[in-house]
Amino acid sequence: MANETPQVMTIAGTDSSGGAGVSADLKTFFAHHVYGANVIVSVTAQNTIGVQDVQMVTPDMVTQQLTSVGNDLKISAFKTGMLGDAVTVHTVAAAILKQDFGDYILDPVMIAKGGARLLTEQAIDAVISDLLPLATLVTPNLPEAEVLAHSQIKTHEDVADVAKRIQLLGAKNVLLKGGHGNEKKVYDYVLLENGEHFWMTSQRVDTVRTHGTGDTISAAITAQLALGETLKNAIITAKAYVDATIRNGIYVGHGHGPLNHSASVIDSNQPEVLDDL
Ligand SMILES: Nc1ncnc2c1ncn2[C@@H]1O[C@H](COP(=O)(O)OP(=O)(O)O)[C@@H](O)[C@H]1O
Ligand SMILES: Cc1ncc(COP(=O)(O)OP(=O)(O)O)c(N)n1
Repeated sequence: MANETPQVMTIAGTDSSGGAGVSADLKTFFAHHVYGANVIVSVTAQNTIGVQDVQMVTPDMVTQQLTSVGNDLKISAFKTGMLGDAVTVHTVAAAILKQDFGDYILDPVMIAKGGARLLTEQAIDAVISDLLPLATLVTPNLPEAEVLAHSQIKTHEDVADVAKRIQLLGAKNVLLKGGHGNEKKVYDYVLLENGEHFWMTSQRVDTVRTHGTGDTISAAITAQLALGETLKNAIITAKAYVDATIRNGIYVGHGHGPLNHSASVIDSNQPEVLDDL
C-alpha cells in the first residue's frame, strides 16, 4: 500500500471572515502539505473588527464528529483552539482520552484581538484540569499565560517564571508567545519537558494585520510534528512560518487583518534562537 498522507486535525471554532480559527488552521495545514480534518465546536459571526455573535455546537455533535474522524482517518497530531465553554472542554477531553490522535497542541484561546471573550471564566479551570495534562505542548500568549499561572508578567524573568508555573500545572512543554509585548522585538519563550529552555526573537512587524497568529503558529507546529519533526524543530520552523505570513501582509478588511498563509519562508524569517537573553 502507498504511504499514507500525514493527517492532522483541528478542534476549534469557525471565523466567518476566514482569518482565525478553523480557517487559519486549514490554510496552515495546506501550506505544510499535510491533510487537515476539522471538528467544529463553535460558529462565530466575526470579521477583522470584532466578534459579533457566537453559537456553540452541542456536546453530542462534538463527540460524534470526533468519533467519525477517529473511525476513518489516521490522525497523528492535532490541536485545539477556541473551545468556548466548560461543557465543550469536558466533552473534548473525554473524546481525546478514548481515541489516540497522537501529539496534542493546546492553544488556550481566551480572548480575540478585538477583545471578545472566546472562553468563559468557568472553562479556564476545566482547561487546566482536563486538557493541560493531556497536551504535548501548550501555547499561551502573554495574557493567557498570566491567567493560567495567576501571575503577572512584566519582565523577561517573569516570562520564564510563568512558563515554569504552567509546567507545574501539568503541561509537559510550554511555548509562551510574545506577540502582545510592546518591545521592538518579539520574544517567544520555550520550556521543554527535559528542562531545556530557549528564546526565539524576531523584529516586531509594525502592523495591525495579525488576526490568527496564534492559530497559525499552533497549526504549523501540529503539521511539523505530523511530518516527523522533533518538537524543538517544529516550534522553530513554525515561528519562521508565522513570521513570513505576517511580514508578507495581505490587505483584507478594516481592522485586524488576516495573514498571508501562502507566504514563502526565507532565511530572514528564521528567528534568532538564544538560550538566555
Ligand atoms: N507584530 C508582530 N511581528 C512579528 N511577530 C509577531 C507579531 N505579532 C505576533 N507575532 C508572532 O506571532 C506568534 C503568535 O503570537 P501572539 O500574537 O502572541 O499570539 P495570539 O495570536 O495567540 O495572541 C508568535 O510567534 C509571535 O511572536
Ligand atoms: C473562532 C476563533 N478562534 C480563535 C480565535 C483567536 O485566534 P488567535 O490566533 O488568537 O488570533 P486573534 O483573534 O487573537 O487575532 C478567533 N478570533 N476566532
